[in-house]
Amino acid sequence: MNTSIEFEKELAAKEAVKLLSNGQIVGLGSGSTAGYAIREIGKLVKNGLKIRAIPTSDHTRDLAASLGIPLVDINSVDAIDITIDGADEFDSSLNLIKGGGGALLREKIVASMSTDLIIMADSTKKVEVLGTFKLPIEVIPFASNFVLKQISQLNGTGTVRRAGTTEYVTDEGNYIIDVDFGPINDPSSLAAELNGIAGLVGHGLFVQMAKKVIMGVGSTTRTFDLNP
Ligand SMILES: O=C(CO)[C@H](O)[C@H](O)COP(=O)(O)O
Repeated sequence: MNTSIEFEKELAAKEAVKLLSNGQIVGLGSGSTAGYAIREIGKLVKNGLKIRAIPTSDHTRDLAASLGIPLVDINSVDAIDITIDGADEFDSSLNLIKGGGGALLREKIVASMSTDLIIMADSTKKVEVLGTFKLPIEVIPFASNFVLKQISQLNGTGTVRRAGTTEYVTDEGNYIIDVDFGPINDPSSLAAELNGIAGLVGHGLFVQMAKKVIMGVGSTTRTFDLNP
């Protein structure tokens, strides 16, 4: 574990959690940076913060529950006030690649329901052009070979993610294909192409969804706002 990167994640998480207020419905992201935020929220809840949270993965649900953070069923709410989540890459337009931890489908649903999506990142996540990190794509197992072929027609090279000797399976029972598209110069067009593939249920391109990225850098944080 790189301790300075971990410190940047923790700094970004602590800064993001300052945006929460009483009465909000809060989406809780997944991954190590989100973990720092969830532990911080746990402390605030113990000290009286009144929120209800919607987790984006089983792991996040278990962590939040263990810390006494009140949870609410996503299907019982019409909207989410704020979601705080991590990312694998972000560019200067705040487009993201997410899904390194495999939670991209629920993360995108929660983000889509959120008034504000706040991303927390360490300084390694900022890129000029998305695409060094392979784009995670979630597919129903029945369609995995078909989707691999469709992706190759978009000049992507995909590999089904493994967990030891078998395929990695998401919380929704699907597979992940990690795709190398090279530099993604037009995330919006690629997202539209991917959205049209049958059997592909989600992808990690989050185009113009984040309102803010809070990045830890060294011993401080830097905030990037959408259309500042
Ligand atoms: O999208 C995600 C999980 O699906 C994570 O937010 C992303 O992978 C970043 O993870 P970390 O905070 O551990 O660097």
